[in-house]
Amino acid sequence: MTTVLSVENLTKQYGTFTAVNGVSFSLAAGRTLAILGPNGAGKSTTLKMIYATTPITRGTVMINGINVQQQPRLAKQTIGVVMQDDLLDTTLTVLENMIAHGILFDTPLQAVRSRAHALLTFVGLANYENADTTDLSGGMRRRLVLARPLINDPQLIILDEPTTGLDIQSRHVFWRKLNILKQQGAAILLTSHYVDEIAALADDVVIVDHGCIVAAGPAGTLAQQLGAANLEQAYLQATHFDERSDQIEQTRHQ
Ligand SMILES: Nc1ncnc2c1ncn2[C@@H]1O[C@H](COP(=O)(O)OP(=O)(O)OP(=O)(O)O)[C@@H](O)[C@H]1O
Repeated sequence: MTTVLSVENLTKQYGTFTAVNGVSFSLAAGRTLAILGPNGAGKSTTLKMIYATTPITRGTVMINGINVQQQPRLAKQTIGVVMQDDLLDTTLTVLENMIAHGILFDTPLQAVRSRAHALLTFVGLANYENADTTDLSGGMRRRLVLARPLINDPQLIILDEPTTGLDIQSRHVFWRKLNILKQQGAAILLTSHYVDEIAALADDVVIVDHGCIVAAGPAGTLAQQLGAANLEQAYLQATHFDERSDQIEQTRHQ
């Protein structure tokens, strides 16, 4: 399997605070890797270093053999990113949002336009091409947010908590689309707080806490590997939930 993403010893410091501490993993084409961790564990910061929106303090990120620190623009040509906020341009229609994103990648306008039509059909928004984004429901906006970064046919799709706030139907539609993209050969890296989402999407899981990897392995066997009943229990165990809940209890009774 071709390695699309390789992360080695990735570290991020904000002043003296270490938000990400020596994280390493790799991701092959046609695979999905999920990063799981408590609030503030360093998941978003890890993603931001990978897609070159925050400087790397130490370590290396290679995307399709391109060093992200040395050639960020070139590396970004092959990435599609879905961030936590949807950041749609509300002054543009649905189709115009797609086209505006596509022309960032130096693709001829005609090609961008036809790809935009195809992608909007793929996410079930073909009938809304001329709608204002403000007229879409939350789930429809999220589907547009998923479609938009696919305009440059990325080999690596990065999603930061992609389904937060979506209804159950929309989440399932979203998962189905992502699994189709994976079958078509995309490598997918995501963060999520939902164990059912990890089960529906991920081949491999990396659990992080306080900026460090505390457990990693195949989604189907990680729990067994850690002696836990299921992935949720494995996660709670790996992030020392019992000690934390005791601390929370003590604070409440002070
Ligand atoms: N620009 C910044 N300056 C200083 N500290 C920051 C900055 N951005 C993030 N941090 C800190 O780095 C740590 C990791 O933050 P990050 O957003 O990566 O966590 P996360 O795992 O994505 O959390 P969540 O699940 O809440 O989204 C946190 O303690 C956060 O306060």
